[in-house]
Amino acid sequence: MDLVTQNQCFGGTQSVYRHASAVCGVEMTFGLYLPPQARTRPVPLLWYLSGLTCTHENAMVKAGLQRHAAEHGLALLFPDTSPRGEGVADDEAYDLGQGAGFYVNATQKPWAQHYRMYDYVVTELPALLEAHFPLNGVSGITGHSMGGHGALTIAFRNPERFRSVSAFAPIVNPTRSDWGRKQFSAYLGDDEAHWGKYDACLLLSELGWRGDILIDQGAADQFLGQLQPEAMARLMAERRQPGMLRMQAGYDHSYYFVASFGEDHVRWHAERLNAA
Ligand SMILES: N[C@@H](CCC(=O)N[C@@H](CS)C(=O)NCC(=O)O)C(=O)O
Repeated sequence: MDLVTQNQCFGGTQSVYRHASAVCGVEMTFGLYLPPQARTRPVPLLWYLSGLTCTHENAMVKAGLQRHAAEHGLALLFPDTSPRGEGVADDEAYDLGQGAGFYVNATQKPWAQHYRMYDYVVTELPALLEAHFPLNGVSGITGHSMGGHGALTIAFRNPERFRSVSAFAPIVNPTRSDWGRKQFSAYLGDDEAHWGKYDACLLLSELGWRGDILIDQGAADQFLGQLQPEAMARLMAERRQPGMLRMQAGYDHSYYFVASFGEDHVRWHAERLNAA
């Protein structure tokens, strides 16, 4: 693993690392923030999965989460959103291919060779992080948009790995959305029977979630038609699922929205991850 950059930040360190990923078959880059508390003890980790067109860098530089993580003693992880490179399949559309991995394991050509973001996040990265950094093995997960979809689906399927889950403007029902149907058809094939394990609403119906859920959604989000928060709201009400889905008046889909509610999310995860 190579250290690419390292900067002091709110008394901790914001680093960027590059490593050879066996799962994705290419070099992958991630950002890791270690709070000041990590100098004296292992700390919990909050994963942040980013949305369409993002690299590891967008949230790291725009969401302003480090200040809150330093206050609460949480590490932050910012993975990339897809494999990248010249030898990696891509598409000219912004919502397919590089920058748009959708946190699935692709099964279809030409994607299957490298697009294995589900296994990368669930299996490969946790092992790498636990081996190299002062983390105490307790993790929560959040994300924005496509990354909110990743956070919800990965948490629901891996409750033993993630104790807490939240999301900013997540795609909650991708099997019924233009942000989902196109990509699942490309990555997973046209048989929709293989899509459900990557759909937060279908997974919550099937598996439930033992904790509570925090979702913030801008009421002026330009992508509400694709995000469909009403599907998750209906389901949470039907299932009497503990949690909060907050429609935030006036906020759009941008990182100004994420930054505005980042403090709430970090505190919310810290309360659950720091609990004995
Ligand atoms: N660029 C796309 C939208 C992509 C987009 O809004 N991406 C969000 C996540 S879904 C994002 O975080 N973009 C990067 C940024 O704002 O830094 C479009 O023109 O329709």
